Amino acid sequence: MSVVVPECCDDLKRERGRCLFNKEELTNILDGGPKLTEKRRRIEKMLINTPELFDDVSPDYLSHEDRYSNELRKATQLMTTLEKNGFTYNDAVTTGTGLWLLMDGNPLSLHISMFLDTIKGQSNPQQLQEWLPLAEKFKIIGTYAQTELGHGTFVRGLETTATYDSTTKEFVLHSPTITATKWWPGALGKTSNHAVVMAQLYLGGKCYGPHIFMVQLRDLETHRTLPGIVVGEIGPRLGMNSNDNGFLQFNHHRIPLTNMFMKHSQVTEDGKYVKPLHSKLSYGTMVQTRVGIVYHASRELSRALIIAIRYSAVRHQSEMVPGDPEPQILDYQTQQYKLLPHLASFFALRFSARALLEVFIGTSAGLGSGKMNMLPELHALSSGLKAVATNDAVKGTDICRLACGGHGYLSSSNLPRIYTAIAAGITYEGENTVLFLQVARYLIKSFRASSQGQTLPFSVSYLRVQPPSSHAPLMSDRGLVDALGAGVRWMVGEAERRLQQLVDSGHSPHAAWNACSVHLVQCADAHTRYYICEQFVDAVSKLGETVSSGVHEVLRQLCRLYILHRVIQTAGILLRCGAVDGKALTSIEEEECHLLATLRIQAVSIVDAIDIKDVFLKSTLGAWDGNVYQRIYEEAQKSPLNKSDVTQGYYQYLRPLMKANL
Ligand SMILES: CCCCCCCCCC/C=C\CCCCCCCC(=O)SCCNC(=O)CCNC(=O)[C@H](O)C(C)(C)COP(=O)(O)OP(=O)(O)OC[C@H]1O[C@@H](n2cnc3c(N)ncnc32)[C@H](O)[C@@H]1OP(=O)(O)O
Ligand SMILES: Cc1cc2nc3c(=O)[nH]c(=O)nc-3n(C[C@H](O)[C@H](O)[C@H](O)COP(=O)(O)OP(=O)(O)OC[C@H]3O[C@@H](n4cnc5c(N)ncnc54)[C@H](O)[C@@H]3O)c2cc1C
Repeated sequence: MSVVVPECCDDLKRERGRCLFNKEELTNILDGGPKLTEKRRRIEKMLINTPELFDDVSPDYLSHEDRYSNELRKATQLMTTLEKNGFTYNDAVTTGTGLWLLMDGNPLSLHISMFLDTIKGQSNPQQLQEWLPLAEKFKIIGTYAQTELGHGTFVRGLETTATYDSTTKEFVLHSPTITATKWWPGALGKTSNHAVVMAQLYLGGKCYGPHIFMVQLRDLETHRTLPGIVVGEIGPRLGMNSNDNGFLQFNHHRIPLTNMFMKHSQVTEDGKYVKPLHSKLSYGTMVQTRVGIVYHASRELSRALIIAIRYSAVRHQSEMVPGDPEPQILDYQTQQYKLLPHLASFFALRFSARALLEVFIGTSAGLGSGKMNMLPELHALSSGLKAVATNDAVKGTDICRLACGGHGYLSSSNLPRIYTAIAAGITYEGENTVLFLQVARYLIKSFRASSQGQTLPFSVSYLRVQPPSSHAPLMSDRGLVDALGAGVRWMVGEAERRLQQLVDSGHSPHAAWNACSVHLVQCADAHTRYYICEQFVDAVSKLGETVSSGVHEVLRQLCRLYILHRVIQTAGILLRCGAVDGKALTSIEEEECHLLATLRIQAVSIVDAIDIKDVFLKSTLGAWDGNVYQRIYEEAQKSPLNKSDVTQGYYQYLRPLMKANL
């Protein structure tokens, strides 16, 4: 399939004619540099020239089974195409291209993410040598099986047991109850022949908590389920129905001692336990995936924004001035208010994802040399950013759908599929409220440590009492970010005060925690957003020295919009703690409206610079040429109901009804 860039419609031509910045330069910034843009485009070109990767028929028109088979066909084709052309699966993930082709629930996604990551991050050298080549070459195919019917969040409450039998040097895996059934893992139902399984380790009758085990589920020749294992698919879900999310039960199923992942903790042949350096090291794959999800959420949000902003420039509706031609809906301030703060969020999330990745890489390097001290901060940052990124991507994507009116509800807009795929991100890999409560724990601990004079890690250092010096002017970017920081400090201080008050009045610390948890979640959300603002301001100010003035100006405007919007959202807190007053808020609101109008002028060019091709957008509303109505019409013709003028349903039901004497 070769891509011919079509002439665009007059509206989009005019929009693009107003661009005052170098689009390619902005594209490079978003990709992480010109080399990465070039690499992404090479991958895209290769994929575009592989017609088997594209659907002839929309998955919406396929049966449940055909939908799965079709996605599996494309997933395997994708892997072989990448391999043959010298790219890794990771290349397709990090550029987003692979995801965009397969985001109806790619049945190999768990294999190339959490299964491979667990092998890499949790194996001892022998295990790595044995399993990694097999998994990388798809000789074994696996998933990450942790969640059970009864427990997803509370990992310590999992019921699957792995009991060591020193006489045979084996673990016996067992699901003692219905609620112990593994439930949800992607690709578990029919695709995987292996799984990394989280189970409670029992040695000599004592439970040592959740540990990870490599378990073969199916025969490698026949693909039949092995004895002692029951496995199947869990049925239709809100979205991503081309995946085979599965269930799994063990009936006293035996695996060798060497199948416990032993990088961090070990069991000796005679059944002795060797503790890890940190009790949560076995949760490493989850942390790594949360980092990936921040990128993933920002990418999905960007697809929705490209669709909605291009459509808003093509769609004309109503009269702004009686008798005048119908304006582009993007000219309505309310439409700008719906879309442009989310455009700013996309940039904010992209820069924060990059900062988080650096923390992850630094912490991982530290762990390699036995340094555990950065782990709590990484856990808090990755939890908070995963939660904010997915919450905002879901909200933003739905706003994009709403901003497209009725046509946004069409499957062919692709907005429903983007929405249902990213909506799962709020729940999977740590439900967001639960993750925010983890962040809150870290905030309260840090706040208390600071009160005792201890030095705080970088991401929470602003929680210590701010010296009344070196304040930037309030209305500058820095000044407003400082005000947001003061707001979070006040909120955390208030949470700590309420917790203490409850404990002093006789509540247990746990009861006090629950009684304050709404406020604690708000603290965690506000802290994470403060961190995002900081990263955005830092990134834009660093780029200022290296980029052209046009690009810098656009980034500065987006950053400003993000901060102003955040200040307005937090107005109640900021007023209560005295960080801003009513007068400042009024001028911030006015500035936001002014900025919306400024950014509107180049909005189409900004989303063009995100550089996602039509074949990856898959949207009748968002295509480069803006030929919206023709595309919608042509897509409707593909409905199977349009194959004949009169359907079977007419003869079977409608006609008898019309003929009946009612
Ligand atoms: C080319 C084709 C495309 C391919 C696509 C690939 C895509 C890759 C990119 C990704 C994009 C999208 C697709 C992703 C697909 C993902 C599918 C989803 C998979 C899953 O959902 S897997 C299951 C995930 N499950 C969870 O996340 C469970 C959540 N629960 C927990 O993590 C924990 O139980 C907990 C809630 C954190 C609580 O833990 P626990 O009860 O054990 O601990 P305590 O509360 O008692 O806390 C003790 C102490 O430890 C701290 N702590 C907890 N966790 C960690 C940690 N991970 N690291 C460090 N410290 C931790 C906790 O804070 C406490 O500290 P304190 O005592 O306060 O000091
Ligand atoms: C599409 C999809 C794919 C998935 N893929 C996988 C996979 O590949 N592998 C895998 O192992 N799992 C997978 N999961 C499971 C997922 O990780 C869990 O659903 C998730 O961790 C949430 O757990 P839960 O379902 O038990 O929700 P629950 O914990 O039961 O949450 C229900 C409600 O209770 C609240 N709640 C729970 N605990 C607390 C608390 N301590 N404090 C306050 N509120 C609380 C939550 O906030 C939420 O509102 C997947 C899930 C989905 C939807």
